[in-house]
Amino acid sequence: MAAVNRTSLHPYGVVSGREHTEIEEELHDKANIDYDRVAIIQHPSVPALYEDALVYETGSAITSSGALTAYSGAKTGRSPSDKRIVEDPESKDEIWWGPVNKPMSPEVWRINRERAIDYLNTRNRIYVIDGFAGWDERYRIKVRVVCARAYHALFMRNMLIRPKPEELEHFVPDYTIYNAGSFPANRYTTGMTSSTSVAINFAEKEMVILGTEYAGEMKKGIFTVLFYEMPVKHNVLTLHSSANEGKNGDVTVFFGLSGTGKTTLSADPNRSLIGDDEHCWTDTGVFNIEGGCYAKCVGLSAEKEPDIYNAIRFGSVLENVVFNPETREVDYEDTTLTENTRCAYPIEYIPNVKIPCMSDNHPSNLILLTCDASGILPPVSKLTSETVSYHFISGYTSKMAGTEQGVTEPTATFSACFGQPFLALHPMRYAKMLAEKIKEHNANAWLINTGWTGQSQKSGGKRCPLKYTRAILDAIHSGELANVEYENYPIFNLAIPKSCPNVPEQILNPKTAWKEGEAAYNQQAIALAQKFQENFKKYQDGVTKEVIAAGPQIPVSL
Ligand SMILES: Nc1ncnc2c1ncn2[C@@H]1O[C@H](COP(=O)(O)OP(=O)(O)O)[C@@H](O)[C@H]1O
Ligand SMILES: C=C(OP(=O)(O)O)C(=O)O
Repeated sequence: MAAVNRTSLHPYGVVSGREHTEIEEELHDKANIDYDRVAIIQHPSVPALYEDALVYETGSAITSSGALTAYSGAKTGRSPSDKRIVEDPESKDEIWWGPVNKPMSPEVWRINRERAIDYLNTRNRIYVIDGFAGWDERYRIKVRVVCARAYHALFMRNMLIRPKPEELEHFVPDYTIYNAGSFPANRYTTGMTSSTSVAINFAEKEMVILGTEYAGEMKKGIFTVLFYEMPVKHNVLTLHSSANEGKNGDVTVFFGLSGTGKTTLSADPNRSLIGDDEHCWTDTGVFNIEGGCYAKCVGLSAEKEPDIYNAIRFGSVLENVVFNPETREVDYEDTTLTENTRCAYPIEYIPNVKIPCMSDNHPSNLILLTCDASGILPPVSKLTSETVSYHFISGYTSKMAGTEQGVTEPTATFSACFGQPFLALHPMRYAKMLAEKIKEHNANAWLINTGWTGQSQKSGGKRCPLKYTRAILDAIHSGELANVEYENYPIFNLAIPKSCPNVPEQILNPKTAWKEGEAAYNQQAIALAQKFQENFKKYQDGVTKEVIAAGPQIPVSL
């Protein structure tokens, strides 16, 4: 069909009634996308996405290391209070309804979805990225992202597993994300408490984003889908964890809420990276869900974290960082736009990555990463099968500044399974599966405090130096730490090592390292123990008395 009305501004003119691609047909049929007016850019290359971001998106630039940097606008962290799950008869009785998963009616879903599509139809160009979630072909889901911003397209191109060219032909998605984040939700629609809406529909297998351009919503949305689909449909356990593998094939998984060190600690020159954030534990081993990493960049340096620093190059997407206007060098100390500065890069940008990102071995070490702002928890403790259940269910840690909207300083929280914002089912469902797997595969478990220790954050303490946390991990992996002498850490019922290679002995026990004297220590330790006990009340009916007894106990003498 010949084009008409060609001008120098619109050299391709108007082509009416042309044939459409499979993707165009699908978007037109399923979502009413106006395929004759909107240019649907399918599977764009990295340079093409750079060009579009630079031309059309204010705040974009190429940094001196070659990364694309983008600005996400007012929202620079997740918006948990605006997350909704659409009620449907099949998933209704499975979902853990409450503060994390708030219901949205199918009617409101349709209104929001229509609003997102109407917005996408006003654009001159929209992007389609197809990719897989899950490296294990038995369980992977096919994801399509339809979005208005080139930066979002490049982000998901990095974060999903990139299909081979032949796999992109006739790609029929299982789940589709419509990201219209530059356009607000209507605040007067029933159930909307702000102009942001992040909604997942398990029945329709779709996700709709309005009113937030923070790219992390997309990857964490798919994560919630897997927190639902994997246990419910396949009896596979979904984990908010990173994972790596030693030279002998031994696997370590690191659980932890955002900012606790999953990405940093799993990038280890002596071990191959399996993934930095989202995994599943199957009957044969573990697999990564993603094709990329999403690292926190605040304070990043080539000396402390060379692998991550060097991964920030052509093809990577930096988010909300500040750069020098002349040199385009990024200042990773600058938190003017947010504390939650980020970079998303394809996983193969980390030198010693394991491709495919999965292992046929079951984890031999489970690390529960907590970032304790109170300074009470020891840098490392060895857990029994009961203490690991207790701490996994409790999920005591801090929310780090910036990751969620409104959190401006480390804030103590109990985040069940160290990933409460992403859980679809009740935490006990995951906890039971984990306990069974630990028992079956005899995994060792450790609690590592990457946060403050020996003094609280509020009273001016410091986070445990990264080099010591790395030394602790080295000693776990070499087997040395399992063989040293242990002592009981009072109140908390934890076994702490008396020594650890390359770590000063005095920091291993926060009680003896405490800077403000024993009375102050006791007061704060008791306060924290009480918080644990209070939080655990809601889970105690679902666990054995041994698990309850594994938690903090306050001696009557105190
Ligand atoms: N002892 C420590 N262990 C791990 N990370 C630390 C430590 N001290 C400070 N950090 C910093 O904390 C942040 C951890 O972020 P990241 O690894 O991206 O967390 P996650 O992947 O769990 O969201 C990084 O900025 C890292 O430099
Ligand atoms: C991206 C997030 O976390 P993480 O650092 O665990 O990837 C998040 O919590 O939004």
